[in-house]
Amino acid sequence: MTIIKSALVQTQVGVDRDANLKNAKKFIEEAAKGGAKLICLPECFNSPYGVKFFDKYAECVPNGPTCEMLSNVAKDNQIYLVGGTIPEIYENKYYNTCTVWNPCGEMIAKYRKIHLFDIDIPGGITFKESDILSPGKELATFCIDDVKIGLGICYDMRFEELAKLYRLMGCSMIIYPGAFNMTTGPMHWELLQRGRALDNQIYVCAISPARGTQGYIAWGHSQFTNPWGKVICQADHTEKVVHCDLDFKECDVVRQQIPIFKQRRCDVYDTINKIN
Ligand SMILES: O=C(O)CCC(=O)C(=O)O
Repeated sequence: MTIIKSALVQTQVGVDRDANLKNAKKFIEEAAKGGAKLICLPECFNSPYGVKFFDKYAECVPNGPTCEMLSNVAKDNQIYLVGGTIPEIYENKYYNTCTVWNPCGEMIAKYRKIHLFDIDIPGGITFKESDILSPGKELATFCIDDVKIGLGICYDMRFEELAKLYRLMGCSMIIYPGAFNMTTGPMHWELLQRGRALDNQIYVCAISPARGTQGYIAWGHSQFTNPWGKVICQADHTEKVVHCDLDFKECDVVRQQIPIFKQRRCDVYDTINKIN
């Protein structure tokens, strides 16, 4: 398969989990009706985003109500579904976790956010996920036919090492459910995705919640970027579905014309990689 009909679902998220799930389901069905075979949801699509909410909304994976909805909707609509992220509880620890479902409703990948969002920009944003969350330790990929796809979550997109590992594992795309904010969103959201795509000659997509008016205000602007580093589709900040047909032949074209992965000087970088 070279073309995957894909859609990003940028939903509004509120405090009522059932309402969030109902709303996400409605938009997934709309995206599937529009022909999408791969549909992706935002970070924390079932709960408000914030350290004070994670324990209250945490669920077991895959045996909680959110995973049940994701599995059913993937099966009923015969789609691959990247289930954004949800707060997960596992052995008394909390994680920010992404699950992926196939058209039979089976969970085919699970990824726990590796790089936790701890930043402090005075007058801008202060956030400390590590106050409550534990970091994941494992990369996760899944395949749609012969296309291999890697997973990251939001702040993870700042770490080029993770993206490079996925490329070296054979990925042609990385999907990042995310929820940038009104300080770093305008500065870095688009730029980081273009950087990861260009460096690794892969598609990158990132899916944000729609911008609300209370609590954590998400930047929105869910985005597809192609392996040339060009933004090929971007939402505004409102609730919507963004469709895009991704042609994976484009990865081969850019890799052949600009063969940086054959030109890497690992003999030189070896030393640099050891500096912490
Ligand atoms: O990196 C940023 O600026 C935002 C990251 C973020 O919001 C997150 O990891 O959830």
